[in-house]
Amino acid sequence: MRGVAAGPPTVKSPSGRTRANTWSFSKVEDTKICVVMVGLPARGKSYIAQLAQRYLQWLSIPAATFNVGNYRRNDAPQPTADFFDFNNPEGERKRRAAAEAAVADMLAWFRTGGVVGILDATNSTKERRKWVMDTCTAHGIEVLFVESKCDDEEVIMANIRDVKLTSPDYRGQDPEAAAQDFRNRISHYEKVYKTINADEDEDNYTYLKLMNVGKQVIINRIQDYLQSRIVYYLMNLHIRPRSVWLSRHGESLYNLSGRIGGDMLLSPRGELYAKKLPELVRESVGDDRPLTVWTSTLKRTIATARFLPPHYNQLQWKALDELDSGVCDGLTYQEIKDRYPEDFAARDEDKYNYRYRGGESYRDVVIRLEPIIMELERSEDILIVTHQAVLRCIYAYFMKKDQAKSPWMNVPLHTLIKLTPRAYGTEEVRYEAHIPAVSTWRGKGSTAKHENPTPESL
Ligand SMILES: O=P(O)(O)OC[C@H]1O[C@@](CO)(OP(=O)(O)O)[C@@H](O)[C@@H]1O
Repeated sequence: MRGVAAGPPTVKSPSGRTRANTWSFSKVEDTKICVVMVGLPARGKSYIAQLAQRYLQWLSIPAATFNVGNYRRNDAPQPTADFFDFNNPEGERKRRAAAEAAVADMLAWFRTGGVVGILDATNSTKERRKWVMDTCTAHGIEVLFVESKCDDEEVIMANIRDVKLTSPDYRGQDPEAAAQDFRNRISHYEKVYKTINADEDEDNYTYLKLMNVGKQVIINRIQDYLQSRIVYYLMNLHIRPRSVWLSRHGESLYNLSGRIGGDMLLSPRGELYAKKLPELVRESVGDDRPLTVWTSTLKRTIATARFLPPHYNQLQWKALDELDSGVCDGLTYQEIKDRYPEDFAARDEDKYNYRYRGGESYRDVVIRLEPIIMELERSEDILIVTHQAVLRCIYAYFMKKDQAKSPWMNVPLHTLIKLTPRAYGTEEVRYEAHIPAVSTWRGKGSTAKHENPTPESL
């Protein structure tokens, strides 16, 4: 089955060299939001916080997480469960001090230009939430509570096993004893935990409640654009196991001649890759897992995906088209340097922000990829066949790559990349087709048609 997905409008610059605009969050610098995580231990709060931070940073929105547990560990590195008994005054005092230290650091960070601060803690009582609310409000910071509720025993047990037993709180301890202690800790929290309650005095709070991540959501009093973007992103998350496969198209005729852009077909070696791709995919995905394939609307990606099994759904996205190189489309890097020497230098100076005359910057590409990321988060197994610049941007999202460095990353042709999101980061496996192809990587200042990537670009 094939179709064309509606994409967002392509961002075009007026003629002439311009820096990319900071995007649709034009008033983002004026907004300060504290995202306050709420929920019992082992409900995926840190996972959600980490994803929200990654998403925002990918969009160049200054975001940071303040994990109260890390502050508490300074004072109580490996406490047993009774530390978390709410009748233990010493534990209460230290936990309160840790929360105060985290909030103080967060406020200081907001003063240096921070936009979204994520307070990662249980914030399980109304008193604690009121204190955070009052403190933030007094500093002109909006508060968005994000409560994660989960009654799926399997998910809770997996969280206890995978996350908590690798936590510094239990380092070096017997895993069984650690799991038992952690369960005892959870029961202490259960005694005082109050869900955010709209019927009572928390009705005026802005909040998002997530039930079993992705199954059910409740939203209350979302106030502005940035809040709604965060909420929309979090609503689309799920925790079902899945992977994302990424591949560039097979070597194209322009790749061979060192020309950029265009809409060329594959070279003979590119054709070989297209024929080999189903086998690589089968090796990595297996035979019976359903897979959806996304390509760009350009010939070279469609040709690369055309031998994949017909029962895979295939969808073409305009948003996956290669970075638009405007007036430089179809030129070699040497021709660009000869015709537009200032542009050539400016691009090397700031490759992420440089926008081709009449074309796009990497920053522009990230903006148009946002719906793709949103759809990826909602989906299960997806294979994306796309282009060098687009793949760099998607890879940067999953692997948390620094945006300034990502445009210089080497993404070899004829290689399938498998990314699997895990609780604390994304796992990567690469499958090489062993079909030779030219290198399209280019170092700063170089006009070589084909250059070997340096070790730092890998
Ligand atoms: O940002 P740089 O490093 O120039 O790379 C992007 C370029 O990659 C290329 C190959 O050199 O993409 P593609 O994979 O679609 O062939 C060019 O078409 C595109 O302009």
